[in-house]
Amino acid sequence: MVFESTSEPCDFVLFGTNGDLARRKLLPSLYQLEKAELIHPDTTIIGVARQETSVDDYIDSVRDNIEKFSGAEVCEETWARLKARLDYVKVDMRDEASYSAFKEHVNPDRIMVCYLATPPSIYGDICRGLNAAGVIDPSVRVVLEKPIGHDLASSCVINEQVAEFFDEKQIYRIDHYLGKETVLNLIALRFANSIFATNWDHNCIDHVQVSVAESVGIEGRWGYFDEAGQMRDMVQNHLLQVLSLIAMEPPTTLDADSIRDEKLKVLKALRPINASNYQQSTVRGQYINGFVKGQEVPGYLEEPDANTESRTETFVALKVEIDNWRWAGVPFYLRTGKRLPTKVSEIVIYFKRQPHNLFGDSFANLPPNKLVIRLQPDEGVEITVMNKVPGLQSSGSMDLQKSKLNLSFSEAFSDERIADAYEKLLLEVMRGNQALFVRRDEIEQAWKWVDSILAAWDGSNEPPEPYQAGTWGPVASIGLLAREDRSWYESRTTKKK
Ligand SMILES: NC(=O)C1=CN([C@@H]2O[C@H](COP(=O)(O)OP(=O)(O)OC[C@H]3O[C@@H](n4cnc5c(N)ncnc54)[C@H](OP(=O)(O)O)[C@@H]3O)[C@@H](O)[C@H]2O)C=CC1
Ligand SMILES: O=C1O[C@H](COP(=O)(O)O)[C@@H](O)[C@H](O)[C@H]1O
Repeated sequence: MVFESTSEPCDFVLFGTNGDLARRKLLPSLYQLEKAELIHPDTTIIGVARQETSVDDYIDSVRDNIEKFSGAEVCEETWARLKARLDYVKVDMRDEASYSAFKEHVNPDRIMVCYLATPPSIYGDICRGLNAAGVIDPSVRVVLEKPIGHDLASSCVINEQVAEFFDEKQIYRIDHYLGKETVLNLIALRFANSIFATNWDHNCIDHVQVSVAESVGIEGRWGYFDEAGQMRDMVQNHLLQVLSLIAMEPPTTLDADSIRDEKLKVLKALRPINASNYQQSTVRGQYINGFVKGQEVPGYLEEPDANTESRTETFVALKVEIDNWRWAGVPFYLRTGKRLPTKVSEIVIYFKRQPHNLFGDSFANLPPNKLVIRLQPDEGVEITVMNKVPGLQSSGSMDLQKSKLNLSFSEAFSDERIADAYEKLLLEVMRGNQALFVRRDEIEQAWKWVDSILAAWDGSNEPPEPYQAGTWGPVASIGLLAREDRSWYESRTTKKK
């Protein structure tokens, strides 16, 4: 991957620096950017939290986190450079008065990037605190973590609180899927290759599948997850962003608003799912105990801190239709869940069958071509094609075989390390490029569509369907496709060798 270093120095302020996200993802990503010499030499990194800690103790804790979460031995040269940038300031983020100390740590002549790795419920407090300290000007950038709200109404409230102090051009809403190499590659694949660009519509495509499977459960996050559920945690953001990139019209340029305008049009064209049609178009499940990769795991209602009455969904499958010219009659099937057999995210584009069969009875049902885009793991792109088996068959006939054209990123780009999504996104914020961040109208449109499904589910009073941990979700998820004579793609990561 080719990265340019940031051209201007900044004060990078990490609110919530002792939290899970900061420790597991953000600090290790800053370390990787440092290692790659991509951070401007004069940039400072300021951790903000409410603990009384000396800068030296903070620095030690950052090193511990990097050692624990970056998966390799710390390079001392890199660490020495990163360490020299680090600073810490104690702020009670709900208390405006405590921001006066903060002001002393930032340089008014530099761009300030404020990364809010805190609960969204305090985004408004942080903005007010920064304002009270007099540090907001048009050069300040603010990075917001997901989920922005719980529904459309609460999302609008949070967006308004931030908009009181920051223009949309200053706001970077994270959806970490947009920083994944393979998600970014969707734009290249679609618009740099005429073979796909010209075959990407209802004339050529039968249907599309997007699967984002996780083998983990809720990882001790019951409090957060039970309020959210898989629909709010994964579909409202990551899956709808991926869907928008697959379905959007070509943007005029690669600039932020060209891409975001096109994604928004897709979100606006999603056919509503509501009380009248949710039974045909949605499946929701909740895992019960089972085995994942041979390990016995508890059911969702047996997780630590569980409310045993919870009806929160841990699995969602949807049939989504896009009401526009390009996609008329092409269903997009989405599924995502916790405690599935393996961690794998894939997009599968099923092309239409050939209109006429030249190959006789033994190939009466010529299989359609498939384009499989492996988002993670084993990142790559694969196309299945029919091929002649070499040989001297009798004249007038041909033996065919399904074969694969496979591009594996780890083989094709063996010299390149695939960066974590957060590395890319942190760098883009420092560069001031909003293209990989979600605009307010996209978030709100996505909530509008999702709210309607959630309301239909709530109104039905039906519980989610149980599925055994370690399986691909409730049987009804198979039925969602089977009734249209289709089936879910069986990922090669789970196929028996
Ligand atoms: N963790 C993850 O994998 C992901 C997280 N996110 C999002 O990132 C954000 C942070 O999540 P996560 O790190 O898990 O949450 P945590 O609860 O682990 O961290 C939040 C941090 O904010 C601090 N904080 C909260 N209130 C205050 C306050 N009044 N004053 C000062 N500090 C305060 C907490 O401080 P203290 O330690 O003192 O309580 C804590 O360090 C959330 O919006 C979450 O939804 C998004 C995707 C994935
Ligand atoms: O945002 C979230 O994403 C993770 C899955 O991310 P991935 O990069 O590992 O695919 C999910 O586990 C978590 O619940 C959700 O909040």
